[in-house]
Amino acid sequence: MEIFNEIAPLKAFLKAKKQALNSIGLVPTMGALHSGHISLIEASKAENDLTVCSIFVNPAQFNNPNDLQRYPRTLDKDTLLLKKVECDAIFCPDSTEMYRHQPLIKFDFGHLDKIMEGKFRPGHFSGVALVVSKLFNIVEPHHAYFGQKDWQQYSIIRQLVDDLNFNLILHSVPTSREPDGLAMSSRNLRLNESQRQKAIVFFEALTFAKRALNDGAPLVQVQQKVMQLVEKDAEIKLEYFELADSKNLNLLENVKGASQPIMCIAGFVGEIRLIDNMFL
Ligand SMILES: Nc1ncnc2c1ncn2[C@@H]1O[C@H](COP(=O)(O)OP(=O)(O)OP(=O)(O)O)[C@@H](O)[C@H]1O
Ligand SMILES: CC(C)(CO)[C@@H](O)C(=O)[O-]
Ligand code: BAL
Repeated sequence: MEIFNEIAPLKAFLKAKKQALNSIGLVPTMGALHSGHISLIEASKAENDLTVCSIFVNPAQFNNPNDLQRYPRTLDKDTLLLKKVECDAIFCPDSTEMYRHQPLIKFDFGHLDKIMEGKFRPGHFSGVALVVSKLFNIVEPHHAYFGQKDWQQYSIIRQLVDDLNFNLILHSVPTSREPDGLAMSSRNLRLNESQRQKAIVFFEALTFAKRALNDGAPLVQVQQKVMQLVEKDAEIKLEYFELADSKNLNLLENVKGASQPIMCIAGFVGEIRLIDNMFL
C-alpha cells in the first residue's frame, strides 16, 4: 500500500498506473475509520483495479471550531486497517498541502443546502463541495463512494458532479450499523459509555417514525412524538427530524406522492452531534 502526504507524488503514481488500469475508485474520508468506511473501500475494490482512500479532516467544512479540534484522529490505526483490507493507496495531506492559499470560492446549492445539515451547519456544504472538487481533480477517479448516512451530502455531491461535469460515477453505500442499530460514525468515539447507550435513541426514533408514517399518522404528530422520545433524556437534544423526497431533497408534509421518501434526523448527545436517516 502506498501512502502519500503530497499531491504531486500521488498524481505521478496515478498517472503511471492509469496506463495499465481500467478504473480507479476514490473513497473520501476524514479518518477514524470504522466498518462503515471499510464497506466503502470494499465496494470500490469490487469495482475498480485501484482504490485510493483519502483521509483529511477538512477545516473548511467545520462551522464549529470545537468540533474541528475534537474530531477523532487515528491515522496510525487507520493505516493498519487499510493495509489489512488491501486498499492500494492512502492520500493523507495536511491543511497546508490542500489549501496552499486561502480559497475564495463559495458554493451555493440552492434549496439543497438551506435545509437540515445546511441550515444547522452554515457553510458546511460549501466546504464539503470545495474539498471533494479538489479530491476529484487530484485523483481523477472513475468511481467515487459515499455513505448513505450522509444522504444530504450525497445529494449535494451528485448535484456538484452534474453541474461541473465531473467525469465519474457516484455510488451511495448503505449505512453500516452497530448491533443495537446505532449508525457507525467516527464521532461515536467521543461518546462515553452512558452516552453510547443513549445514542441509539435516534435509530429508535427513526424505527418508530417509519412504522407510524407508513400506518398513515400525520407528519406533525410523528415529529412531536419523535421530539418527546428523543428528548426524554436531558442530555439529548433534537435538532431536526424531517421527511424528504430522497430524489430531490424537497421536504415533504406527508408520504404521498414521493417515490422514495427518506427521514433524516440530527441531534446532540451531550456536546456530540450525530445524524442518521432511514428510507420509508
Ligand atoms: N455508518 C456508515 N456506513 C456507511 N458509510 C458511512 C458510515 N459512516 C460514514 N460513512 C461514509 O464514510 C465517508 C466518510 O465519512 P466520515 O469520515 O465523515 O465518517 P463519519 O463516520 O461519517 O464521521 P462523522 O459523521 O463523525 O463525521 C462518507 O461518505 C460517509 O457517508
Ligand atoms: C466527503 C468528506 C470526506 C469531505 O471532507 C466528508 O464530508 C465526509 O467524511 O463525509
Ligand atoms: N460525515 C460528514 C462530515 C462532517 O460531519 O463534517
